Amino acid sequence: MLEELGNDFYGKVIHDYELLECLGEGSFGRVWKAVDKQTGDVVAIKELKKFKCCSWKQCLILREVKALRGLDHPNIVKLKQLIVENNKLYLVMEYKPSHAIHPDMINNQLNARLYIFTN
Ligand SMILES: Nc1ncnc2c1ncn2[C@@H]1O[C@H](COP(=O)(O)OP(=O)(O)OP(=O)(O)O)[C@@H](O)[C@H]1O
Repeated sequence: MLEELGNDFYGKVIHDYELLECLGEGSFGRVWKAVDKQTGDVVAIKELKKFKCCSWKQCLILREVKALRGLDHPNIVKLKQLIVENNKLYLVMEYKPSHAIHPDMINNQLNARLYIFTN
């Protein structure tokens, strides 16, 4: 659904979340800043592209999803909710503004990832 929206996503609602802005795009799909209309909480929602060979059941066991679901650490964004809507999978995550990200993560992503997983 969102793929077709281009910049025309303002005010669109996924489940109970209203989209505010597009934060970026990674290998798995776009990430949106959104607000929970019930609580006012700001979140980041990642819309996962559907892989041709992959059902949503298979997506739920993707390494990223499995890892995030099991993690509870102050330095790692929390996965708050999984939503399947309009035949798409959305990961609702804690929103972390870019200024909250350590500069090493921007300058050297590989080292940052190693740092997270070794400390
Ligand atoms: N929880 C979040 N809070 C705030 N911004 C986020 C959050 N998650 C992702 N973003 C933003 O969305 C962009 C895309 O994130 P995403 O996780 O999809 O890809 P990536 O990690 O940058 O790249 P890749 O998936 O290729 O490794 C990030 O660069 C970041 O700017």
